[in-house]
Amino acid sequence: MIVFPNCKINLGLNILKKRPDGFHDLQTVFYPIGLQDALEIVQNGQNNETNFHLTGNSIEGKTEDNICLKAYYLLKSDFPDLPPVNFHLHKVIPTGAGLGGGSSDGAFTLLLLNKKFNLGLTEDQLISYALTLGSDCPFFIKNVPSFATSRGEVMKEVILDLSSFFFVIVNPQIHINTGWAFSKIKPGNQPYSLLDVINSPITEWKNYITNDFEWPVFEAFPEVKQIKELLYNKGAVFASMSGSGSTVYGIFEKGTIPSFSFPDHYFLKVI
Ligand SMILES: C[C@@](CO)(OP(=O)(O)O)[C@H](O)COP(=O)(O)OP(=O)(O)OC[C@H]1O[C@@H](n2ccc(N)nc2=O)[C@H](O)[C@@H]1O
Ligand SMILES: Nc1ncnc2c1ncn2[C@@H]1O[C@H](COP(=O)(O)OP(=O)(O)O)[C@@H](O)[C@H]1O
Repeated sequence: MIVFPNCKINLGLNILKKRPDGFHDLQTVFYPIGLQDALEIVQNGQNNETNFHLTGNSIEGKTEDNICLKAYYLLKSDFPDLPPVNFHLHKVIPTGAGLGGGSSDGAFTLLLLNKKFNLGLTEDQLISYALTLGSDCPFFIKNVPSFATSRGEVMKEVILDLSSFFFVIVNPQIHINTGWAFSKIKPGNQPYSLLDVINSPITEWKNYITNDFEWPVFEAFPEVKQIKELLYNKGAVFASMSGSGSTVYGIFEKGTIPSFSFPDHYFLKVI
């Protein structure tokens, strides 16, 4: 069985409060984007081993720490009869990029195993499993535009159709550690509700919607700031860093996509 885990962008991201458990309460709107990995899981009929094979982009860290394997063993601890499987992940989504690519792989593993082996888990149960894998993971269980609070797992679907726009996704291949990015933030209340602003015309968004991670990341890596400025100079109706960075996206009216000449090592996707 093969699935195609997609990524997300954050339309606004505000860090509201540090919690006693060390995580932060936030508000954001997650929007799914069709830039995808490919993930295949087949039952291992040869022996009793679960194996992981990676192609495409490399992923830092040990294979056993891959979120797909973590998701498998998480379910295996509650479903001991889960058979051994062979994973093949073809990695396309830039990692450590604020696009939630790892989180998506983890969530899709849960969904796929639930379906393939008829585990009978409900959507709410899958969301709870996903939250133990990472704060971004629960979103990918429903995978619809969502206003999210708490760590990102309390979600309310928003009706937001951006299909008449192009997204320009730019990653300068700077890996941002999410924990480091949170440590740079001074949490505080926002003067607006993101849920209200997201329902206003997209041309208004640049006046209100902010990502709190932009200041520390722009300060440490000025070239990320330059990407955002360039996207606005090229005519984006809205541009922002996604998550804790370093990916920056621009939203353009269809028919107005300009040409870009980023350095060769940049990842660039128009979608
Ligand atoms: C910032 C966001 C916004 O969508 O996305 P990314 O930039 O990572 O894509 C997410 O909140 C990231 O979610 P995720 O990447 O799953 O983070 P986790 O693995 O749960 O946590 C990594 C570290 O970030 C910090 N963390 C994360 C989430 C949160 N609400 N509060 C935190 O303080 C903690 O220090 C934690 O140890
Ligand atoms: N399948 C996976 N894909 C990407 N990263 C993974 C995966 N499994 C574990 N990781 C680890 O998670 C880290 C961050 O994941 P990713 O979701 O790409 O970043 P971000 O949270 O910034 O969107 C990576 O640096 C990597 O060490």
